[in-house]
Amino acid sequence: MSIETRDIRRILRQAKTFPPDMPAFDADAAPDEPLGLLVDWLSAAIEAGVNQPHAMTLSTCDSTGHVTARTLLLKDVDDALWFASSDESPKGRQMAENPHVALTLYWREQGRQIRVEGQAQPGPAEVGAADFTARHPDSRAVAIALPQSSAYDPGSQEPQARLAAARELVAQDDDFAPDDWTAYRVVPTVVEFWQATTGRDQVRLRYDRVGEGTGWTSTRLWP
Ligand SMILES: Cc1cc2nc3c(=O)[nH]c(=O)nc-3n(C[C@H](O)[C@H](O)[C@H](O)COP(=O)(O)O)c2cc1C
Repeated sequence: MSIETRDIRRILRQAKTFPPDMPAFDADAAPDEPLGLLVDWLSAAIEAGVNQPHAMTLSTCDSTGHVTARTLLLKDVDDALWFASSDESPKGRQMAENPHVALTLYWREQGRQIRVEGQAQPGPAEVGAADFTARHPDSRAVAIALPQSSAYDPGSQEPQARLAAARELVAQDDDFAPDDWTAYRVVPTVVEFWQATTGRDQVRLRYDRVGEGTGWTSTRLWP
């Protein structure tokens, strides 16, 4: 190990922090609704050449209160944030039990975070199928053959046989999509923007949806 355990606390305190050239965020000039601003920040991260700018953390909670989080790719933004996964995966089962989720986008290069809360709902089957068939053939074969997050025995021949059959299926039918692959949409009820500054304070702006409608209120928060 390159770091002695006793040194970790000291080394973490000295770890490199945000760069000096972060974008400014004028919360007083922010728009009335958050999704346009979210797309602006996403676009800025893409234009700045951030790696995996569309990676986000999905946090889920099952009916017993057990919370898990993992990274996913943001696939689209309209009135909702979209991502895709298997509805038979642990996260898929958790969202079936409890659709309340949180999404977190973080661009360290720009000192920016966006937090989203809402309910995840399966989108139309054709959107899930289109997402699936746009994936690399090898990724498709793996998703067809091997149940996401299930344990595997490296000595077993069976997964290899299933994988070979799935590769054959994908090669023969470019439009094939398994029923479990699902495009989920999260219509936000809360969206919070967080911008670091060189002055070590942070600008925070939280939007809350008004009732079931399309209106929003916004609130500045202390760092
Ligand atoms: C950068 C990155 C992007 C990922 N994108 C996805 C994705 O779009 N869909 C997906 O199902 N898993 C994706 N994963 C894998 C998930 O993080 C996770 O390991 C997998 O979905 C199983 O999660 P679960 O066991 O909680 O269901 C990604 C992982 C990383 C690190």
